[in-house]
Amino acid sequence: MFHTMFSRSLYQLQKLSRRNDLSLHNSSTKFKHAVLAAFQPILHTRPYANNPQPAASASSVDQAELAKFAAIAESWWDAEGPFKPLHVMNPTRLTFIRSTLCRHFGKDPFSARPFEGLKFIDVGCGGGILSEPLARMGASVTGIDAVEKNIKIAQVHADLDPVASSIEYRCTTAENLVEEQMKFDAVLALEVIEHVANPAGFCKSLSALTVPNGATIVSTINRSMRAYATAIIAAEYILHWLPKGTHQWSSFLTPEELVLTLQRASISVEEMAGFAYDPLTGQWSLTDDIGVNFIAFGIKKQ
Ligand SMILES: C[S@@+](CC[C@H](N)C(=O)[O-])C[C@H]1O[C@@H](n2cnc3c(N)ncnc32)[C@H](O)[C@@H]1O
Ligand SMILES: [Mg+2]
Repeated sequence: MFHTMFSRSLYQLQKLSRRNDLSLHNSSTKFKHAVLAAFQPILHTRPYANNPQPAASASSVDQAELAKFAAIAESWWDAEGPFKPLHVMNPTRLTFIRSTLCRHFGKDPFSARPFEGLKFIDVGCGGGILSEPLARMGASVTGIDAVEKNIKIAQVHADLDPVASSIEYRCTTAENLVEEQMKFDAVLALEVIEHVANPAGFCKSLSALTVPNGATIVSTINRSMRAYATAIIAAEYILHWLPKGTHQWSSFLTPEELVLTLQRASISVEEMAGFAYDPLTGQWSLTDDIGVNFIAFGIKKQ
């Protein structure tokens, strides 16, 4: 299923790169750029394409972004609170993670603890919504976050469960662990890259933390018009799923940008999937539509 999904996603990616955000050659793109230029003051635009390429060692920390998470840190485990979308999405993203990582590491996806013997790091782990199920699936998990409050909450929650209490939580950044020369079989950064100061340097740090032939998984939101309408206008201003101002459209990366940025960091993206929300069931599912929320699995080059 994923092979089909991936080839379809790749096809979609090729189509996108022919006609979409990175191309400046067609009139619809010119129109889109003109509209975006008009929205710049509203969107607090931080044009990705014009950003310089910082070194891996440059800080990934954006204090204003961290302040947003510190302000709502108490609600990490409130399944009806501002992190509800992450809680509801969790089984779907874990399906992708289980499937891609089991295939890559030759593990049985039907076993209860398929990640036994593997070292994972969850970068930007927040309250540990992802770290905990990864530990229950047998991985030896390190969870890091730049917000101290998040780490304290993650630790208190993990201590309620003997398996999750094995997670090593630290308040630090990916680049600091690179300095410590730490290495992991799989490096995961879900819904973090759109909140960091320098996505390219951040990807280099993720890569440096991954062992050769190890895996890197990144999820984020596409810088598409549909994402502006759904992930910002609908989620923040109409449905109030997230506090207003949680996301800045200009900080989103298109799938092409993420693939290229990871490629430059020696990670070859092998598989992508989108997440689709069904308003009737309130559930998310994997889809080959990477137009809004999407996830990428890559392999660190030898
Ligand atoms: C949207 S939350 C995602 C949490 C978690 N990855 C998940 O998907 O359940 C983003 C998290 O990234 C953290 N963060 C933001 N910038 C960071 C950085 N430069 N280094 C480490 N963590 C960061 C925030 O504090 C926040 O907890
Ligand atoms: Mg986000």
